[in-house]
Amino acid sequence: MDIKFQQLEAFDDNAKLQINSWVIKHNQPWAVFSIEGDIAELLSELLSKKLTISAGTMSGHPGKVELVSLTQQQRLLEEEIANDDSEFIDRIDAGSSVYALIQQHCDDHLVAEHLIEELDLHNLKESGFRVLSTGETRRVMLAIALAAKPDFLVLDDPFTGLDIEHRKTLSNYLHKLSASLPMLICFSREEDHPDWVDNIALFNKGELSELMDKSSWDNHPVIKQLKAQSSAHSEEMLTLIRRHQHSSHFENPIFEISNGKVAYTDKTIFSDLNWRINKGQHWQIKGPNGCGKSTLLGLIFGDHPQCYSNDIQIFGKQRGSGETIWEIKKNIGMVSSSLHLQYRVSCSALDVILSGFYDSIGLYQQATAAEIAIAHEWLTMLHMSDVAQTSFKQLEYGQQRLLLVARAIVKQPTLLILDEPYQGLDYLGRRLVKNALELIARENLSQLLYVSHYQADSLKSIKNYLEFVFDDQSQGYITQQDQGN
Ligand SMILES: Nc1ncnc2c1ncn2[C@@H]1O[C@H](COP(=O)(O)OP(=O)(O)OP(=O)(O)O)[C@@H](O)[C@H]1O
Repeated sequence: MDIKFQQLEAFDDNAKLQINSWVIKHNQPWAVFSIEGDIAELLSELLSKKLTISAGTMSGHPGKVELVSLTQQQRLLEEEIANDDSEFIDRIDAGSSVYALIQQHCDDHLVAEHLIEELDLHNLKESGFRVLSTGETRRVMLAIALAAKPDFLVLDDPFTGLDIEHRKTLSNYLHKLSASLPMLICFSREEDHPDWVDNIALFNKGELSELMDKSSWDNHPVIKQLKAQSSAHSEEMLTLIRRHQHSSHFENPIFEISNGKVAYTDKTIFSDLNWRINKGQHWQIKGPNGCGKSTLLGLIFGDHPQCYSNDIQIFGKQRGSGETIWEIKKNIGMVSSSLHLQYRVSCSALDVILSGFYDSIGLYQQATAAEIAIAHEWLTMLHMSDVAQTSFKQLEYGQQRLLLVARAIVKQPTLLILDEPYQGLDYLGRRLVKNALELIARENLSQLLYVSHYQADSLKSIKNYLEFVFDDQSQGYITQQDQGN
């Protein structure tokens, strides 16, 4: 049955949605772009009749609506952490197994097996949800949503975090599914938008501004405007960074790992890793989902348990030679999904940025007047001054991520570690951060260690690549290096 919106205005406690006129036909998937603001959750709530309608109408019955989003993913991970049984089982609790989670939503064994095959989860069936990599987690979230046999699917950036191969196979799978399952797919990247979705709805701050087909969208002036707008903002960001620059000096190497290896009881992730980062070098780390990119960054940052069983030198010190974790962390700024997950405190947006000066999760020290002034400048630049005192937990996932990027950059660390930094950012936010990173790298304001699965995210100033490739002999990953400078 078609769903029709006419002159609709709907709201919840935090946001408002306005749709003048829109018809969603049963077998017609839609791509949804939002220039500013998260739209997927709002649309899903509207379709599930959870928003208050203050004007206009919505006709038709979407039935059971399932949403797959980074916010949902964060919620499930938080639930899994809340159920942590480490104290009782005397080992780290990896959380519910992938298979158990899918089964919880599905009484049909065959459907569960089918989803596991289609979403390439076979080798992860028994893995605990909490230890999965980002891309693995995203595929499991989709499997859980489909296991519930929805009548309508809302997907928020379903390809983000997936490697190139998995993006392709997921696109084919969704294409097949779209013949029988109505779906709205929200994108923050034009390059993710597959050819088989020909209908586009463009939103801005919760208001539907235009409906069009793919060819009109490809030449739409909004894309050009956004690019120009974000470049101007990034210049502002760089001026701010330059103004508060300070420098710390280290001899080579900044970081070195010899014969690096990470293994768990059931598998080796990578081995034979010999890698050195010299002063002034920026690196991009590449490889498929689950190859160990975040694990390696965890070894550098010092929060991976196997960082002491590896031969690591960092900032001139041998790891394990009596240095404190704080001595290391004060020279590193980090953005990653695991940090985002750890940031579960309810401090204000302003305090999140300030916490970057103290490397803390939440703020427990009195910040100086100068630090507070810098943090306010960041909020202004991110257009978030009006939420300065809002609790981090109440903000949209994308706004949270922008704050974490600012938190990492604010103290101008020697090493800036960016593990898929754009996840959850809207179009404008992503371009803003990308341009700023490009400028930081070009001017050597920090050394970048950068992970992204998208070719379009490549930074011109990064000339060094560490790539993980699967090795049949060890049944784990080894690395190749391509050094431009
Ligand atoms: N405690 C653990 N026990 C078993 N396997 C684990 C554990 N912790 C992590 N893993 C596995 O280690 C692998 C590497 O994870 P990592 O997050 O480093 O991958 P990644 O390269 O960053 O992937 P992605 O591109 O999806 O972000 C994953 O397959 C993950 O399931």
